[in-house]
Amino acid sequence: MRLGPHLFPFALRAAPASCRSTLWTRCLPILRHASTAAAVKPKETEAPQYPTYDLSEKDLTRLKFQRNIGVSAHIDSGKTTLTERILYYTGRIRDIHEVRGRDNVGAKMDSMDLEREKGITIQSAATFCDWVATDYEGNKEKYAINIIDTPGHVDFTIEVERALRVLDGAILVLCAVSGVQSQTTTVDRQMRRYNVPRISFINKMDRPGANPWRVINQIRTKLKIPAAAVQVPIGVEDELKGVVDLVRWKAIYHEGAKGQNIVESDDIPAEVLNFAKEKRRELIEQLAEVDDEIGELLIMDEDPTTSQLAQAIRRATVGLKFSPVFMGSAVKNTSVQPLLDGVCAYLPTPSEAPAVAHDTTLPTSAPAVPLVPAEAAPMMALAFKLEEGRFGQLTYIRMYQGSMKKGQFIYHARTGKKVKVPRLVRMHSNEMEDIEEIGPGEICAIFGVDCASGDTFTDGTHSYSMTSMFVPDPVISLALKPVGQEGPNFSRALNRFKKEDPTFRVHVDKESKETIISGMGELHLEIYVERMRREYNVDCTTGKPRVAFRETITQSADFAYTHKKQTGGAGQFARVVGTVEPMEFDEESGKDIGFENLVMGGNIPQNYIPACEKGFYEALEKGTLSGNPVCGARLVLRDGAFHSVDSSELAFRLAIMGAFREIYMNAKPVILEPIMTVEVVAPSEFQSAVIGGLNSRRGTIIDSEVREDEFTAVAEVALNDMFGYASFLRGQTQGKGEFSMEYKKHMPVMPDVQAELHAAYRKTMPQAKK
Ligand SMILES: Nc1nc2c(ncn2[C@@H]2O[C@H](COP(=O)(O)OP(=O)(O)OP(=O)(O)O)[C@@H](O)[C@H]2O)c(=O)[nH]1
Repeated sequence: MRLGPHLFPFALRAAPASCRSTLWTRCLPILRHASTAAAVKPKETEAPQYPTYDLSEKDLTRLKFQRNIGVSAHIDSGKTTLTERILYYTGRIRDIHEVRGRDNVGAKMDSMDLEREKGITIQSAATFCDWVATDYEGNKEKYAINIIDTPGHVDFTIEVERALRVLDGAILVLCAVSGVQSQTTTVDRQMRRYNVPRISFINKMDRPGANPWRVINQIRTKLKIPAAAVQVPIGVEDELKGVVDLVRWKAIYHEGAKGQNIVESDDIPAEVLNFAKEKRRELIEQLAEVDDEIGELLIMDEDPTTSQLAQAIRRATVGLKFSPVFMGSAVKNTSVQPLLDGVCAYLPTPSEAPAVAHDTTLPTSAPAVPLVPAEAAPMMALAFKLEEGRFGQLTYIRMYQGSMKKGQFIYHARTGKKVKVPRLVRMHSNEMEDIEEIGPGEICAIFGVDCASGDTFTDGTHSYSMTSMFVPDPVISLALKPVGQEGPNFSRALNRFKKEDPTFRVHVDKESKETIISGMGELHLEIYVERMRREYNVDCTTGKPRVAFRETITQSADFAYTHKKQTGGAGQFARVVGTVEPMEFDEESGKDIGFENLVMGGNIPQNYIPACEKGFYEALEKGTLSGNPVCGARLVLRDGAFHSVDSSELAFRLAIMGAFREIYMNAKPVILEPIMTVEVVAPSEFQSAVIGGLNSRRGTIIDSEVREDEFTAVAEVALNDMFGYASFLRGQTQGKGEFSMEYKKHMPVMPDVQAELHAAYRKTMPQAKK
């Protein structure tokens, strides 16, 4: 029996008939991977038969009306404002409060004081609500929706990463004026990484210059996903009254002080009638590109029925082939309810978003185990977010299979520890609601269970584990020192932040003995320093921010190195022979460093090989050119020698480290620096000043767009040249310009900068190689 394919029929069998083809599409890459692994390694074809679980009638009914969604977008697109409306219309909150509103209450999902003061989202917040959705036939059904509102600033990108890891669908919010912006592209990439289908919402349709059609074009060309409007606006800018639903062919208006009353009409206003017909045609044509049924109807010149159209939109969206586009204005309370109907109509149920686990008793090349959100299946849950609270650690989890009860014992897949679930809650931003039990496909939180972000919990009956989320490397660091004596709160705070946020790193520099914190940007680190002051009463002074330089090698270098210490006491002997060579980033493993053992005939006994590998990774921690970590390198160990008495793991580890240091300069190392994509939006009159400012920072302009009265410039600039840019831009544009930046890649620094960094490192490290 072949490896991969035999595992999938039961997942397909378990799924409702309507989503089998989608499941198949989404499982295909896993299947392909599995069958390749099987083809390459014929010996491993005897994979165990995993028990199969069918979805019961009860499961199917519950899952049909369940949605787990995220709200993600570029900074300030209106995610929190939109979520506030969603919570209001679903009856979750009694009133609407604005982000930075005059009532000083702030939006529900921005519960941290710092978020309310700065008017930005820093942490993702989870909530849930019920929505009675109207379907394409006008029927009403109640849906349970779990929502995670995520930050837009790239400094807090891990929050988006962890949310998208566990969500089944998302609303991608775009600004009707600015369109696809730099972080829209980042969020798009993150959605693709976790195969998250999305519907798009073009917000801020009330703004002067709003142009949804330009934005849709950008979704198609810049994000490269077929998209079409499922609505057209009635009225423009501050005259926006409602939308025409192109699927149900109804005009939808909002009445009441907060747009809470929906009024539907079959009369499409004359001023938009022809335009709406044209856009409905465009929707059908776009769908025909990705859906066979609509494609065939188009060829036969037949108009799809409402039901055919709605089902095709759902199929294509869930199948990650299409994004239906909604539009409205969150702040003006226009067209949020139809978007909620769209969430229920077009985003997947938990059973349509297949998840997989790996059997930890099998090699990593073994096929993945598909998970089925059946209550009868053994429990599997993923911890995706941690928070230290008044009652101990609060762990947000996504249930993938089975159910969990308060008081139940669960197993930590990584450590094998058995723990009791003392308290089970559903989160509503910073408030919580105690519950007794939670079923598959749900999101909840547990108290008092120690674990890390990305850990798996099981019921102990199997050894499956799920993959964690992608964690980007930090790009910036600074030295941190408490004012006065260092008390226990200093390390307590740092330990907590480090545990909660995998992109926040802390280490003590071996030479300077300074505490160094690293993260995703200046704002990221600034927020933690401020939180130390507010939450832990620890005032800190910080050093100048430094970018996270790296080193890499540009050519291969051979080594033949003997580590020998035979003076007094136990001796040490190890000889290693091999090559260090440049390595490209491997998309599949997510790594750009590697170790390969080609030693034959036991010249180095097998039990010393892991020590060699460890020695190599240790040597990579600090390159001798500038003291920064080395990336993009592989060590191939070809030969060596050992001594029956004096050889040890330590001797081989030191031998590899010595060998690496000895030949490092022969591999022609270079220093790399982070290059950022910088996007500036400012009124048109400042265009030349802004471009000049970016050029003076050695930036390369890669895109620019001029709209009615504002422009966007996108440039690639070294992070090292971006310090102080925020106040520089404020000065250049009378405070009217805004910018965002995100990490793009590491590139070699200019030779003079390399020489400078090398000289500075040699001064601090007299033993550094010249
Ligand atoms: N004109 C207009 N302004 C809006 C609309 N929606 C939100 N805003 C404003 O845009 C600003 C940003 O809104 P937020 O809801 O904080 O945006 P966000 O995307 O959650 O922000 P971050 O999470 O910090 O990236 C606020 O000043 C809102 O009042 C809208 O529909 N029209």
